[in-house]
Amino acid sequence: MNAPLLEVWDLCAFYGRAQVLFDLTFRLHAGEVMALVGRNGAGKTTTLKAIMGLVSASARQATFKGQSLGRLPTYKIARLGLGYVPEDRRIFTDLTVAENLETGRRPASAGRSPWTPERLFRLFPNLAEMSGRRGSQMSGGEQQMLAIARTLMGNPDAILLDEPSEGIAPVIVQMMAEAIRAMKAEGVAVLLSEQNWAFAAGISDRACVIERGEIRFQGSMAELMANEALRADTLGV
Ligand SMILES: Nc1ncnc2c1ncn2[C@@H]1O[C@H](COP(=O)(O)OP(=O)(O)OP(=O)(O)O)[C@@H](O)[C@H]1O
Repeated sequence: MNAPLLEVWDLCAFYGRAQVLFDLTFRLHAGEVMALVGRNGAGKTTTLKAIMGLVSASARQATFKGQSLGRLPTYKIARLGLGYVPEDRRIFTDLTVAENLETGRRPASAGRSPWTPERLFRLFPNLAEMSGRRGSQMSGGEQQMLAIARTLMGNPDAILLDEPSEGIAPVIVQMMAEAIRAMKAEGVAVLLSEQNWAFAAGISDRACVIERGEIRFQGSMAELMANEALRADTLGV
C-alpha cells in the first residue's frame, strides 16, 4: 500500500488535567473512508480536534502527506490539504449557498482539477436547487451538506467529518452517504466520527472502534461487521 496520507502515533489528548485519549495509533490512506466509531463520550470528536490542533494533545508522530503537524496552528494544517467539518457546521447563515461556497475557495494542488460550485452541485444536487438561499433558511441537514461542500472548495486531499449524520432527516442521511461515496470516488480520503452505525457501516472501508479514549479494534469494516460480540460490547449494535 502507498504511504499513508495521515499518520498518527500514540496520540494523547487532555482537557485540563483530564486525559481523554490514550495512545491512539492509526493511518488514513489516500482515497479511503475510515470511520471512528464508539459510544457517546468515547473520544471520537476529541480525536478529530486533536489532529487539527484544537485541543491540548501530544503524539509521538503526527504527519499529513509526510509533513509534521506537530506545532502547526489549525489554519496551516488545513492549508496542507486536510479539511475539517466540525459537529456544529460553521456556515455563514447571512450568506447564500453560492456565497458560502466562495468563502471556501482555495487553489488545488498541481495536477488536480479544482472543485467548482458546478462540480459540487453534482455531488449535492439539493444544494443546486437552493444556491441563492441564505444559510439561515436551510435545514440542519442542508447546512451540513453546505459545510462539507464549502470545505471541498478548499481542494483538500482528506477531510475530517464530525458526526455528519447527526440530527438530520433520514432522506438527507441517504444523500450524505451518496455524497461521501462520490467524494471517495473523486480521490478525497475521509475520516469520519460517527454514532450512526448503519451509516458508518454503509460507507466506510475501515473502522476504528474507540472506547474510553482507547482503540479497541482497528480493521476492515467487513471484519467489524462480522464480529458481533465486539460490536455488541463496544457499540451496543
Ligand atoms: N470541553 C471539554 N472539557 C472537558 N471534557 C470534555 C470536553 N469535551 C469533551 N470532554 C470529555 O472528553 C471525553 C471524550 O469526549 P468526545 O466529545 O471526544 O467524545 P465522542 O466520542 O465524540 O462523543 P459524542 O458522540 O458525545 O460527541 C468525554 O468524557 C467528554 O466528557
